[in-house]
Amino acid sequence: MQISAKICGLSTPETLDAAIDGGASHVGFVFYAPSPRTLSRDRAAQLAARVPAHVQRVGVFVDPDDALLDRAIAAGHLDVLQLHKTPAARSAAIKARTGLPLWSAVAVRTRADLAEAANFGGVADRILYDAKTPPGAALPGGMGVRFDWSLLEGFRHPLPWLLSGGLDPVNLREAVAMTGATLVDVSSGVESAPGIKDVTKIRAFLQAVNDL
Ligand SMILES: O=C(O)c1ccccc1N[C@@H]1O[C@H](COP(=O)(O)O)[C@@H](O)[C@H]1O
Repeated sequence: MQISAKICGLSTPETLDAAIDGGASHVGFVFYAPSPRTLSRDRAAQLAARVPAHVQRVGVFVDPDDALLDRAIAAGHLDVLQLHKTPAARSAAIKARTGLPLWSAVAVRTRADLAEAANFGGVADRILYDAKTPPGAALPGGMGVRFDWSLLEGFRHPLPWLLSGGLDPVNLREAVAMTGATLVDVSSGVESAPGIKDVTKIRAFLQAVNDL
């Protein structure tokens, strides 16, 4: 089975190039001010221009308003919108307005959390299963937190999906074996510090994907 990878939270040309050269199918640009990975419009435009046509640019948002979406889509030439903490009705409005594919994040800690995925039927193009971050955490994602992957074993997915939350070059094989994911997403696991991507770790993660 061919496994694809998204490297998220890229903010420099060097680390973006490492993701592209290593074979990432998707690169993620964060548009959320509290995140250490958030991009200015100028930086987003600079990075977007380096991305070849076979790699998709994913914009990461937390319940964004229309003005932010418009600025980010224009600057980052986004192909996909990844929405965290964005209710299904608002997501539907965003999809109607932008016409772009949506990935809706479902934050998982317990089996009951998986039921939320069904709310995005007819709205999301993919569900992004991510770990629920602790109460009071600064961010709803991008904190290197993983969930119990066995929760996805035997789960009847209502939509296409991808796996994220605490992945890294070492645990990737176990995560894919347990969940059957064919698309994986990493941010913290390829960083040397929050918001600082590491070229060596990006290469190691993508090599691990290729070795599966
Ligand atoms: O990366 C961020 O700063 C971020 C901010 C707000 C929402 C989501 C964010 N990142 C996404 O979180 C998951 C998991 O990341 P990690 O590998 O556990 O660090 C991933 O989909 C990122 O795109």
